[in-house]
Amino acid sequence: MVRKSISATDQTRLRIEKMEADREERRRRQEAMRIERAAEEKRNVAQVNPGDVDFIGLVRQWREEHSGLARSHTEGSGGLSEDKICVCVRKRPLNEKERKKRDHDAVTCLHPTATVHSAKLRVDGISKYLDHHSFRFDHAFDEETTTEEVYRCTAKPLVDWVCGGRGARATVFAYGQTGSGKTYTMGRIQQMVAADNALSAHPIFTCADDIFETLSDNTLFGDEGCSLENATCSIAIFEIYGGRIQDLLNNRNRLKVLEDGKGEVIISGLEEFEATNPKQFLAMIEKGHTNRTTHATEANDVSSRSHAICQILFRDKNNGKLKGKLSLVDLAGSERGNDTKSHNRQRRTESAEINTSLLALKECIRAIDGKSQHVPYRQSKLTLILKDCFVSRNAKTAMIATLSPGSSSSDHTLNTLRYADRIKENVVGDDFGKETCPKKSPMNRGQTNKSPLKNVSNNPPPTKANDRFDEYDELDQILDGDDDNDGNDTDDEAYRREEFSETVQNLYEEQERLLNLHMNIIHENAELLMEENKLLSSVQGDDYDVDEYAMRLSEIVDRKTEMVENLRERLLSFQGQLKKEEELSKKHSH
Ligand SMILES: Nc1ncnc2c1ncn2[C@@H]1O[C@H](COP(=O)(O)OP(=O)(O)OP(=O)(O)O)[C@@H](O)[C@H]1O
Repeated sequence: MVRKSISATDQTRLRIEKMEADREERRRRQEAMRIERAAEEKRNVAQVNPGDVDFIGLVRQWREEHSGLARSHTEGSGGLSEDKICVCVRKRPLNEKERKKRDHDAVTCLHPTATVHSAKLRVDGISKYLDHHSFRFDHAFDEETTTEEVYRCTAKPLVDWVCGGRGARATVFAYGQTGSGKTYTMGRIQQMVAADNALSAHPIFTCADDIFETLSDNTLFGDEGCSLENATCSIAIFEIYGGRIQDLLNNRNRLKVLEDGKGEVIISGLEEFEATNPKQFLAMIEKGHTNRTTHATEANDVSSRSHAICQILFRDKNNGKLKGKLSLVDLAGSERGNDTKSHNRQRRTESAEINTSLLALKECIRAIDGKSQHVPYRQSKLTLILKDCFVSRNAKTAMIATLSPGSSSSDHTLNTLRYADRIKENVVGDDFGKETCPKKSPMNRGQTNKSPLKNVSNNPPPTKANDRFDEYDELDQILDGDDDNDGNDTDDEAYRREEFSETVQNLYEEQERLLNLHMNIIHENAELLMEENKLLSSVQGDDYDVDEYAMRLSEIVDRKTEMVENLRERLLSFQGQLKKEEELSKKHSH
């Protein structure tokens, strides 16, 4: 057979035809992908998750691959019955604001693991991939978990513990970013009353019912335990805000925290109100939450700027001795510690204080294991008030870290997870969480997994680990106010931060002294004014002693001069402190 040779012209023509066919095929594939993407986007919107369709797809694929790892909350549930501390996370659903911003859901809770999926772009600016950061806790509650379930695993064992009497103490903390659901989980009644059906699902409500149910059964804990026959149940609610402690059930009266000679912490002036049934209990809680200091932020219309502490105290009916105490602590938004460079002094100082207290809280909870010689509870008012929760052998603690699911909150969510992770890593005993933290789990504590699940462009997947979170101790920087996140926190900067925090504490103390003095002077002045009035009336009568009048008036004028001088001196000292804070904050921002 004669092979017909193909001419150079034909070869070129064939190559062109092949290229055209390939191009056509590529176009066809791209068009099919575009249509599929649009349809997927439509489906995502229908499922109220309208963010970046590629990232949503990557997250979905990851979930499908890992869904088998989720366990039931009844398996290895926390360990609060035997252990001193239980650390959990709770993710809330995406909300309307996040959907409007086209934020996608970037957090997965597969009990006991919580994972943040950070959306990344390769240097080519087209290829998308995810970094997965996984952490294991005693419980990881997803957005579908009911509040009853959260309550059952966290606060319920503590209610039983304190009702057991013998001076038992327990504390439940809600920690997390503004708008992540702390108050929802811990008891913001003012929001809950608006949604009737939510009332029964709220932990505080469950807690109220539960407490009285528990108390009404006097067979539960024997003679030493609390029952309605031998114990009273009273409530005190206060907040720590801007260096002040304010009684939320008593006209926001200012309170003082003192440590007596025996090391007992006393909140002087705090009113306790007795409740004899759940209704009274709830009415007080509602009042306390209505009085709390809040303001609107982008993430939350009613963001809490304070740490709110609700104490439920069980006292012996005969002698008033404390049989048990449960503290429910709704902490201020953790990211608020980032505002130390704000132009607004109030924001700045508020931020420095939140910072100091959250760092102190972390250190104190880490010291709960009892092996630590030093519990730094004096570092902040919050930790001083909660001293017995850290130092008492008879105390248990639950921490619920709340998570916003939106991808735009990923950095804050990671900080929250790292904070919670740090708390647990030190305090668990050898046996703790054996069930919940299997050693061979494919997702180990705090693990970062950078493998791309799907490369949505056709570029090769990234191979180089570039996750800056692994490279430095981000948490402390964020909490300490290093909001540029560059990871280069120098000793100098740490020193400056400490200096700023100290200045703010001094400012608050100076302010406290000035306000106290001012208040005392107003009271004394009012009394002197009444006396002057009487003196003047008597000197205008028929029978008067001018010498006595002049002598007393001279004493009054001297006293008033002394008071004004004292006040001026205090005021100057306070103004000096204000100046110092201002100068320091300017130095920091340069
Ligand atoms: N698990 C949840 N399920 C449904 N909605 C939730 C959940 N958690 C929080 N939310 C809603 O999210 C919003 C913010 O919650 P919340 O006020 O509790 O946040 P927060 O963390 O206390 O914020 P802040 O620190 O600013 O006070 C509220 O509207 C709340 O109802």
